[in-house]
Amino acid sequence: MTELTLPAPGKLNLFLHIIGQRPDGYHNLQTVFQFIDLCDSLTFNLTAEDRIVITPSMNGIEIKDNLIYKAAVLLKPYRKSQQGVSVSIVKRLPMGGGIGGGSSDAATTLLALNTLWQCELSLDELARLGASLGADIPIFIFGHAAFAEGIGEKLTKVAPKAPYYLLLKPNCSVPTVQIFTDKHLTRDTPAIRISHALKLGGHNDCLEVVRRLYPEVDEAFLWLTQFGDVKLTGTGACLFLAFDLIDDAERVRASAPDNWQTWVCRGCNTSPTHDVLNQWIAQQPI
Ligand SMILES: C[C@@](CO)(OP(=O)(O)O)[C@H](O)COP(=O)(O)OP(=O)(O)OC[C@H]1O[C@@H](n2ccc(N)nc2=O)[C@H](O)[C@@H]1O
Ligand SMILES: Nc1ncnc2c1ncn2[C@@H]1O[C@H](COP(=O)(O)OP(=O)(O)O)[C@@H](O)[C@H]1O
Repeated sequence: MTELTLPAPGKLNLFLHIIGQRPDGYHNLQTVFQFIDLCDSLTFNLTAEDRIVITPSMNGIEIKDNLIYKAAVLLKPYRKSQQGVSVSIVKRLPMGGGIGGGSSDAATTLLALNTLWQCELSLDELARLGASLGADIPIFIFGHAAFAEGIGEKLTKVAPKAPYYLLLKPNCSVPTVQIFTDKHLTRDTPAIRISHALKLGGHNDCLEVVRRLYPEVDEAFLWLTQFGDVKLTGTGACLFLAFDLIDDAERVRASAPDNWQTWVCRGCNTSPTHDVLNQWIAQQPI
């Protein structure tokens, strides 16, 4: 039986500028995406029966709402056979954290099934399919750290410094839509050039709104500020802080109050999904 296990990494928005709003309500962004080596793990097994099965079930998510299921359904018309798939998942990425776990699971599913079902779609075609499920999916299909524009689909490769990060999730989840519909959100940050972004970075326009709506984020932000330049990823709730040395990151982590989930991870400019998939493809008999 054909089995493929792939990681689905989280992402950080090193900064996130909102430069306008489209007539359909979506916001035009400028952001730099970088992956982290904190990953979900997805194992795919093809099945004779034409069904999509996901185990274990995820807290509060019906199978038809699971982005893994939705991604598999999107690819079905391109299959070369009528085989189904069984997906087992080890979930490590917190939900509603702004690190894109659901989007990454969906992108990993598209990449895995494109290979296992021999759909032969290009990365651009997969990214377009993925974008119909979520604005964050194309970056995980692209597979390289990127300066992103539009709603996150216009991607230009970049290679920012890849430090260690202390990642902290306050005791709350932030729905993306709540932040994007807040009337206090700054939506008119002037557009910058990529060279400016790489040299000077930027800020996150969602930070002030998220701190005001979620006192848990505000409290964690103020605590972390004593150790450096704290950033919010996406629309939150996760905060992160960069360190050159892993020991320094671990020291701050060890002093964090127990009610916050914390991780020390490393920034990656290439996606671990693509690294592992390419190795797997290279090992298959011709
Ligand atoms: C803000 C970002 C930055 O990376 O990340 P997260 O904090 O969600 O991880 C993303 O653009 C989020 O992408 P994603 O989480 O896939 O969002 P989607 O499901 O496409 O959209 C959820 C809702 O957010 C709003 N939305 C999303 C993206 C965008 N550029 N403008 C928007 O206004 C829309 O109201 C949409 O209905
Ligand atoms: N496989 C999945 N993993 C995580 N979340 C999922 C998944 N499928 C659907 N979802 C839904 O997507 C929402 C956003 O998830 P996620 O991408 O992890 O957060 P964020 O967009 O804040 O980074 C979750 O709250 C959940 O309801």
